[in-house]
Amino acid sequence: CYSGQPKLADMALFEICQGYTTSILVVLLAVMMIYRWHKQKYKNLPPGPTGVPILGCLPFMDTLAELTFTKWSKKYGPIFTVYLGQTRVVVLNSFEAIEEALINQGDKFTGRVHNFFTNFSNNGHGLFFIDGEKWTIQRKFGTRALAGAGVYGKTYEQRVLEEAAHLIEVFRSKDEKPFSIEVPLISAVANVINGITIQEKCNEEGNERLQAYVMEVIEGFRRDGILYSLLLVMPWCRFIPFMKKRMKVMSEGIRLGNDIFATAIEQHEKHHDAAHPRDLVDLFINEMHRNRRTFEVTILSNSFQKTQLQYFLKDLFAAGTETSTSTIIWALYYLIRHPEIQDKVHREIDAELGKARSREGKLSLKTNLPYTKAVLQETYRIRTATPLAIPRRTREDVNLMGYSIPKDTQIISNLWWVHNDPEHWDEPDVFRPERHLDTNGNLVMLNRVIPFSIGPRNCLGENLARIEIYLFLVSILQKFVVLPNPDDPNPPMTCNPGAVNAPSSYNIVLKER
Ligand code: HEM
Repeated sequence: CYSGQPKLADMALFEICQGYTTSILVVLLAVMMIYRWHKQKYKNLPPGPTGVPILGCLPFMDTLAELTFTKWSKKYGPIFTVYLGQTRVVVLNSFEAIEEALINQGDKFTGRVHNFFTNFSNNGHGLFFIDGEKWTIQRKFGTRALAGAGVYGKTYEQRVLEEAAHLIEVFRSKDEKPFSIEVPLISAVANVINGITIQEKCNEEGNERLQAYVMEVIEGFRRDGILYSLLLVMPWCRFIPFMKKRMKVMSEGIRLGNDIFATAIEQHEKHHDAAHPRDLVDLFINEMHRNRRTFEVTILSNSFQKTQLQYFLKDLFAAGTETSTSTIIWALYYLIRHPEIQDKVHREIDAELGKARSREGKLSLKTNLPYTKAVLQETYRIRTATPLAIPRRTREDVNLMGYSIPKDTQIISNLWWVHNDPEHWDEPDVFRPERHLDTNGNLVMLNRVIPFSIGPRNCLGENLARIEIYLFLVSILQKFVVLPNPDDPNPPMTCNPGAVNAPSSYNIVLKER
């Protein structure tokens, strides 16, 4: 009578299968739900080119990414999505898109990318790669500290003019022979920023380490600029043997910077006088002490730590040297290529300040040189120092010009195109300072010239950079005519690819006026 009963083994098999079927159904359902959620979430992303697996669109890019982005923008519009490696990036390729994101919805776009590379270079400290509350606190401190740059004994203007006077002597020592301006200029620029942060100069005796660091930062930008960009979107590249080697060199540079700034902080602590801050480090130490006295561990007290200061100094140094130096060199290259423009600048300076040695020291920020300022505005435009700014990250889901961009999307602003879009600039390739002057010859600060980016997370050092670049340039042109190397009469207009648009090396001649 038991012959019709299923066997025990069959029953076990049936139950196992039933169990599996249920699990498979649950997994399938979950996959479908995730797929639908994913599709829903990303369905309204801006359109963009399709790439290949793993590398995304990288194989189709020029070494100057701003050119490729501009090409794609013509097909997909002013906002488009592109996969660089597996990183989803939304590119903003018009002034309107950048303004809408970075100003009108500024707070939502103040995030920075966090990944292996940003940890490797900054370890969650400094200013470049932090965000959220820590960034708000540190940015506020930085703004106050740099605005106070004029109260550390000397005004900022005096500091720059002093450095410029020293630089002029270095240039005179070249005896009107061709030389590369890069090293003396970047040392002077580094001295200005280090003067307000740690009060040290790289050309002082005993400061060879600082001088070596200056060179390492420049070399690093030029040699590894493109590798930094790759690591930012494809962190796994670090496992490729060639990258491993480069990263070893990079980490030695980072260590050198950390050592230099750690020593400077130690020295400051020994001679610290809370009532008389000498520089940014002293102000930071005051904050450290103030917050320690509250005996409460808050985000505020946590934010003012020595390691944070070390990286803050490193970021200010990196941000403020290569960018300003490159801008001055580009201006000189353009003036060599356009002697008629240089002649106009000389005439304007002479009319205001007098020529060469006789009336040295009279230059100040109040000096009225609209044409010279227009030359600088035109340099900022035509040779955008950081063509793609520094990538941002959306801090929440965002609606931007009809598209939905999810939280944590990397955002790149193509500042270079804003400055070179022929719809807004007549013959954008032509160096024409007059664009920035009205009919009476007064300077007009056009809102489409945005080399320092815009919105709440724009360049922290914009004011200082503008002052420094202007005073250095006028100091040079007051004393010298800038001429090409007779053996190679055309300065190159090529640049090193990477985060900063740095001009290729070239020997110039400075002839005393
Ligand atoms: C020609 C000179 C310079 C140019 C063109 C320039 C441009 C920029 C740009 C485009 C950004 C990215 C802003 C963004 O995310 O939208 C930036 C960030 C920054 N710059 Fe500059 N910069 C220059 C000089 C300086 C100088 C002299 C300093 C320091 C005194 C400085 C300090 C910084 C810092 C600290 C940041 C990061 C700000 C943050 O993340 O909150 N920059 N700069």
